[in-house]
Amino acid sequence: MKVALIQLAYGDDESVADRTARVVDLVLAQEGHDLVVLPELWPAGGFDYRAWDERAEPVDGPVARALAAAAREARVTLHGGSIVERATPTDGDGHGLWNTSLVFSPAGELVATYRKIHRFGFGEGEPKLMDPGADLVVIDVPVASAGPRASVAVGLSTCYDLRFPELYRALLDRGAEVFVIPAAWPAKRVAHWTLLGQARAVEDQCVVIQCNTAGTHAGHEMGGRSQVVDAQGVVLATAGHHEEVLSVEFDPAETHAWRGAFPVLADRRLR
Ligand SMILES: O=C(O)CCC(=O)C(=O)O
Repeated sequence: MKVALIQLAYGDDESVADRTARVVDLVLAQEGHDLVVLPELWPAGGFDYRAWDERAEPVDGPVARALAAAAREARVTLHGGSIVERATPTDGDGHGLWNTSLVFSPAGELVATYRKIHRFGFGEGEPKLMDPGADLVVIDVPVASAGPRASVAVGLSTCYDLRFPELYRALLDRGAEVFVIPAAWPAKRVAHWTLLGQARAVEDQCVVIQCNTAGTHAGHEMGGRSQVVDAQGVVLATAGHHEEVLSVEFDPAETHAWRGAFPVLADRRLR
């Protein structure tokens, strides 16, 4: 399976339209990959709380349409990172905004959405402005290099979710072989990002794909250090601190071989 992680850098001075055009060009350049991944909240700004309401859009809004067209043209499954979703009409009695990941098929169809379950901010930011997601999402992503019918089961989560191992056990129990985690994770705690990604890979025997943000926006320096970790905990690739595209290939069959050779998951006693 060939994956590309677009570790996007942005500051405060780029319009959403300009950033979207730049992202589309980056996605188009990844033709030949099975899966392309973007970071969390790149259109609205991961920490740009004050702009979230104005930049919120539905899951078929302008950013989503641009990403759908890019996925179709590049013929890739595109995890478009996340947007600030405004549901129309508002379903629920909260804020009406969610931190929502969007996944598009190589045909450009929206095949999955995932609303971030654990909101980051300790009473500010997400808990103050957004509603929490409630649904676990695992999707089949086609792997062209492994034959026309081959696919892998990919569990979705977002940024701060990484701190909650029970979520990943639940995704594992729904068949996940790979976890994809877009983020806007700050530089000052990037060591946790690296360590927890490796921990999730080892404890759940899954491949972990972590796509972070770079640059500085809204006064927050982002950590970069996107990584892909295999099911044995081996780091297959790591990005640096700046904007970068990480292209990584791994064999999903190795995950199953490892689970068979070291069947620790069969010894679980608390469920
Ligand atoms: O958990 C952390 O340290 C960072 C989380 C975060 O920035 C987020 O979820 O947006």
